[in-house]
Amino acid sequence: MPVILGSGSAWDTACVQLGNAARHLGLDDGLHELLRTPRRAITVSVPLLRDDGSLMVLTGYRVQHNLARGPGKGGIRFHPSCDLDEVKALAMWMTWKCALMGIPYGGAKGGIAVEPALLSRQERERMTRRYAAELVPLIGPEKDIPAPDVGTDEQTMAWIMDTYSAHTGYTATGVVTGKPLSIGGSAGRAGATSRGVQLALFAALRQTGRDPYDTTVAIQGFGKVGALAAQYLHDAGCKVVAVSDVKGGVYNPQGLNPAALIRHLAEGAETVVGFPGTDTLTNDDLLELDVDVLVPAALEGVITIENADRIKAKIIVEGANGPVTADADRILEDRGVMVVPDILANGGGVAVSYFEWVQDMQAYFWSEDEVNDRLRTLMERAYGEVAMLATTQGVTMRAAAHIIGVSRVAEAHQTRGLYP
Ligand SMILES: NC(=O)c1ccc[n+]([C@@H]2O[C@H](COP(=O)([O-])OP(=O)(O)OC[C@H]3O[C@@H](n4cnc5c(N)ncnc54)[C@H](O)[C@@H]3O)[C@@H](O)[C@H]2O)c1
Repeated sequence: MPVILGSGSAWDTACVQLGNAARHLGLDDGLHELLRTPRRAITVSVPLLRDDGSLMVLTGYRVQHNLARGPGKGGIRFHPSCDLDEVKALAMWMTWKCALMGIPYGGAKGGIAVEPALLSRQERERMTRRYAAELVPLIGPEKDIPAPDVGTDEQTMAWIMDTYSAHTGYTATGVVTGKPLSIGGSAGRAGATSRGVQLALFAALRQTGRDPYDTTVAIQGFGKVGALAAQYLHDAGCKVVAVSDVKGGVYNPQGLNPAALIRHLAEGAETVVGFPGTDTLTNDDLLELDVDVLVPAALEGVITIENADRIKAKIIVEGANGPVTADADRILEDRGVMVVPDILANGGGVAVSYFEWVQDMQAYFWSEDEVNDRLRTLMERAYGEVAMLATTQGVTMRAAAHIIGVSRVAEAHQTRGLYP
């Protein structure tokens, strides 16, 4: 059979994954096209007054991919390579992820093409508020609920919440999730994605009969997701031998101490590179390390047709969204590498975002134990459904996850019917 090579872009990968699920489900061409097409995609200009008095005009995006099952949900990314196609792909993945996790949301995503590290805190605040103001007609607790993603954090969410509330004239805590606790954030949200990654990884170890205490892990990306995933996995007995950030990685075959690395960064270090007692390695080297489990937790498209043959990990748990391109996926499948897909593995973030929104809407807050228990229930249910379908249908975990997510959204469309 001829191999059809995709472009390797996030959008291309997302469309291939949808196409495979649509084919498996026997969806007709019209419904397939409806599921592929973003419901709304908006580009906004974000003029920013720099601290030196100059004016810079940035470009921002928000895509609501699908709203059939509920309000849009998805992060906001500040990164120089952010563009409309990337945001469309990330929004589509959110649609399937929410459906797979059993959360009553559609999928959305947003971002600004900018390097936030080059802006002062005041500049970041002005940029965020202007971007949020442009989105006011589109977002809201019942319309579309942003959250943090690459390059954004709790403070970013606080500025968006405040800007939105100033425009509407009342405090609307439910307009964003991933907020600080002082303004309606949820206990357990900060570590939720990483905790979900740990739960998915442990489920995969159980499924493949591996002992966590005899498992080595490499993690690409030491940000909100990667750093706490490293810590939780270390605390649970795995040996985290390598982690990296945009500047490079560190390696110690005896195991790293993630808590010490997190402290090192909190005390002002700009990168994990150079941490005492470690060897330096590149991000490319990290991906190809001889470890049991690889957790990509940085950006999409890092495992491609170029390096998929050289991946030595037996299990890949996708902390990041879209780290494996569609072509690389086929190579990994042929080589018997188990991939726990993004829409399952990092679904803990949106699960606890949903819990945060539920708490905000009820103005009644839960304990961290309650949040973590409910997170575990959702993750284990979703993992079980995916593993069961993968086994019974003889498909990959990725295919199974997409089949479940896409079928639930397709069913919502068919049940609602088409207006007018
Ligand atoms: N934050 C969440 O709750 C959440 C939820 C689900 C999925 N995700 C996904 O997880 C991934 C990471 O998100 P995050 O919130 O941790 O972002 P973050 O900005 O907190 O951290 C990103 C990390 O990746 C590193 N990085 C950036 N560019 C890189 C490159 N070219 N090569 C190697 N490393 C690079 C950064 O230095 C940093 O360590 C993204 O794919 C995001 O969409 C995040």
